[in-house]
Amino acid sequence: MTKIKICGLTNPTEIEIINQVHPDLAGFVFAGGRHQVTSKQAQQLRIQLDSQIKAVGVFVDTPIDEIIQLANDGVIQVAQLHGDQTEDDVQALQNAGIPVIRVFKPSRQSVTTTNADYVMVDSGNGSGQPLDWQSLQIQVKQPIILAGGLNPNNAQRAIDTVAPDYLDVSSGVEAAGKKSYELVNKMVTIAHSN
Ligand SMILES: O=C(O)c1ccccc1NCC(=O)[C@H](O)[C@H](O)COP(=O)(O)O
Repeated sequence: MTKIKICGLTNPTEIEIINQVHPDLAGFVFAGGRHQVTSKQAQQLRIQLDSQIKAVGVFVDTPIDEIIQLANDGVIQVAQLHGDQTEDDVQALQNAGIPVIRVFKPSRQSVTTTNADYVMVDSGNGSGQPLDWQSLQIQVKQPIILAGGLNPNNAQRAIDTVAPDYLDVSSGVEAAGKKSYELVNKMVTIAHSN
């Protein structure tokens, strides 16, 4: 089974969709942009989110102490480092008991050795643009998360081409800028049937 993370959740209606469809991970974006949530908003959404679904905090160069605080407060269970954080940052989070997703953007950087718990390849920061899946060369020991421009129309091809452990999707399951039950359900069904 391919697991799946639905990212960029911003409101209670979207959490209700997640609780019904049950992806493996749910993402709250703390970085700037249209998906950004405050710590307080994320705390409320985490309370509403099914306790079996881990919440991933998405960060771009956020101070490590702030990430640890969010984990200690139970707002997030996993940290996704989408900026220029270092392996020292990865280690500091792991020392605090927080699993880490380290993000690489293969169009502008190579996937280097990391001690993170997961390796994500993405085209940008919620860009909605797919990577060139055919040219991806990822040889890592960690589970691989494929992100960038995925949607129900291309998910099967992405799985067949890259064989990732997880898909990560945000804008591709939205209609008019909000998560759509129909699209989230289609996406999770495709992932979980592979
Ligand atoms: O989604 C954002 O607004 C965002 C902002 C800053 C850093 C990362 C961000 N998103 C990261 C994600 O995990 C997205 O799910 C991932 O990039 C895929 O997005 P999409 O291409 O829209 O499916």
